[in-house]
Amino acid sequence: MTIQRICCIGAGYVGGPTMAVIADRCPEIEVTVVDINQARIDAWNDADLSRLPVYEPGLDAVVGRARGRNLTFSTAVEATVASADMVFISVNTPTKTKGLGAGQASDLRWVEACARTVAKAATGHTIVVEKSTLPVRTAAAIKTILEAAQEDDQQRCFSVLSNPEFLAEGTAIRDLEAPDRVLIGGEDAASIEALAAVYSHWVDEAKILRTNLWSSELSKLTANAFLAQRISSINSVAALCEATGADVREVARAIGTDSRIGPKFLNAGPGFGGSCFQKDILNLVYLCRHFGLPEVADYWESVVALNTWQQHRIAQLVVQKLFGTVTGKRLAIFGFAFKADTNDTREAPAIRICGDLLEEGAQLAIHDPKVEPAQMARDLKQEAAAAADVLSGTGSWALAESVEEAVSGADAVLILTEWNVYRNLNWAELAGRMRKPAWLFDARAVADPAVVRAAGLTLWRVGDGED
Ligand SMILES: NC(=O)C1=CN([C@@H]2O[C@H](COP(=O)(O)OP(=O)(O)OC[C@H]3O[C@@H](n4cnc5c(N)ncnc54)[C@H](O)[C@@H]3O)[C@@H](O)[C@H]2O)C=CC1
Ligand SMILES: O=C(O)[C@H]1O[C@H](OP(=O)(O)OP(=O)(O)OC[C@H]2O[C@@H](n3ccc(=O)[nH]c3=O)[C@H](O)[C@@H]2O)[C@H](O)[C@@H](O)[C@@H]1O
Repeated sequence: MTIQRICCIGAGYVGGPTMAVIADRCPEIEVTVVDINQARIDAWNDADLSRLPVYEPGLDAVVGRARGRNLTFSTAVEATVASADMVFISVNTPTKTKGLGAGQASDLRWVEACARTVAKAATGHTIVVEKSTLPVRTAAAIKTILEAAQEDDQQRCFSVLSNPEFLAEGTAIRDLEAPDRVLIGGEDAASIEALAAVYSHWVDEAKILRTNLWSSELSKLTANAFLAQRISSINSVAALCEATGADVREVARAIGTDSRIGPKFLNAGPGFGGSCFQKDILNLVYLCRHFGLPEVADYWESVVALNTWQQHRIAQLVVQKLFGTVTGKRLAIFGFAFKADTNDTREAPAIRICGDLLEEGAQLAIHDPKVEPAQMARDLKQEAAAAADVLSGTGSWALAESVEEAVSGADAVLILTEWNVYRNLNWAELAGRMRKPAWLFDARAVADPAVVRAAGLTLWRVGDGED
C-alpha cells in the first residue's frame, strides 16, 4: 500500500510544521492541511513567509520549498478527506473546563468531530492517524465511529493508527527532521508499514518504533509526564539550594554526568509552561483515578502542584525582597513566551507570576521579542494601561518596545523567558535607568552574576544559595 494523498485535519503548531516536513521530504505525496479556521489557513497561504501563523526557526524555508508544489493549505475539509488515503487528526485536545472530568480529562469534542467527518466523507480504504495527544484507548472510540460508517457503506474501510508527535516548540523543524524516534501504534501491519514508509524517506528504520495502539497512546502521555517530572524535581532542589547555600547548576551538573540520569532537562526555572505538560499530566491523573489507581494519580498530580508552587513562590519572593510591597512599583518583565524561540504563551510561567504581581498592585512593563500585546492582554485578562495610576493601588501593565524602555524607573527586572537577547545585556547601562536600590530576579539564570553585581544590582538567581 503506497500513500499518495495525505490530509491533515488541524493546521496548528503540530499539523502545520509536521505536514510541511512530510511534504518537503516526500515530493511524490500530495499533502493538504485543512482547518475550519479560515484566518489560520489564510495566514499559512500568506505570500510573505514571515507571517505564517506559527513562528518556528526554519519553518519558512520548508514551507517555501513545498507550498504550491505538493503542500496545500485549505478549508475544504470534506473534499480533501474524500480524496485522501491517509488522514491525520491533529486538532486541539485541551483540558475539559466543565462537566465530567472538568479540570483534568481531555476535551475530545474536536477529535470526535474529525472522526465523524472522516466517517462521512472518506472513500475507499482510509488510514486514520491519531497525531493529537490523546487519552489511552481513544482509538477505540474513533474505531467505533468509523465502523458504524463502514456498516452503512461496505465500499469503505478504515484502519486506525496512533502516531504521537514529540516535537518541542522552538525546535520543531529540527525535531521533525531528525527525530529521536517515530512511534507508530496499530493493529493492521499493512497500514503501519504504509505510514512507516512515509517516514523512512528521511528517518532511519531503527528509529521507527512499532507498538500496539494502547502502548503508543500511553507512551506520549508518559513521555511528557517524565519530562515535566524532571523539571519539578530540579525546581524542588533549586528551592533547597537557595535555603542551604548550594547552587542548583552545580548539583545538576553533578547528577547529570551520571549516564543513568543524563544532563538534559535539568534547568531550574520559573516552572514549566506550554500547552501540553500540565494538560497531559492532568489527563494521566484522570485516567489513573478512572482505572482505580488513586496512589498513582496522586504521584503524578504532585508534579503539577510543585510547578504551580514554584511560580507563586517566585512572585512572593519578589514582593518580600522589595520590602514587602510592590504596590505602585514599576517592575520590568523580560520575556512572556513559555520558552525562548516561540510566540506561544500557553500556560507560560509569566502569566501566573505577572498575575500575582498585578494582584499585589505592581505596574509591569513587559518586554518580549515575539509575543503580541493583544495576546498578553488575553492572558492577563486585563487591557494594557495607557498611563500607570500608581496611587490607585491597582496593578497595571504596559508593553515595553525595548529592554531600555522596560527598565526606565523600575525597581526590579524579572527574567522569565530565556531569550538570547537577555543573555548579554549591558547591565551597567540598564542599572543607570533604574530606581535604587535596584534588583534583578533572574528566574532563568541567563545573566552573568559578576556583570550584574558590578552594575550595582542586587541579584536573585533561581537555585542559587549564594545570593
Ligand atoms: N503544541 C505542541 O508543541 C504539541 C502538541 N501536541 C498535540 O497535538 C495536538 C494539536 O496541538 P496544536 O497543534 O498545538 O493545537 P492548535 O490549537 O495549534 O491547532 C489545532 C487546530 O485544529 C483546528 N481544528 C479543531 N477542530 C477542527 C475540525 N473539526 N476540523 C478542522 N480543523 C479543526 C483548529 O482550528 C486549530 O487550528 C494536541 O493534541 C496537542 O496535545 C503534541 C506535540 C507537541
Ligand atoms: O507534547 C508536547 O506538546 C511537547 O511538549 C514538550 O515540548 P514543549 O512544551 O514545546 O517545550 P519544552 O522544551 O519541553 O519546554 C516545556 C517547558 O519546560 C521548561 N523547561 C524545559 C527544560 C528544562 O530543563 N527546564 C525547564 O524549565 C521550558 O522553559 C518550558 O516552559 C516536549 O518537550 C515535547 O517532546 C512534546 O512533544
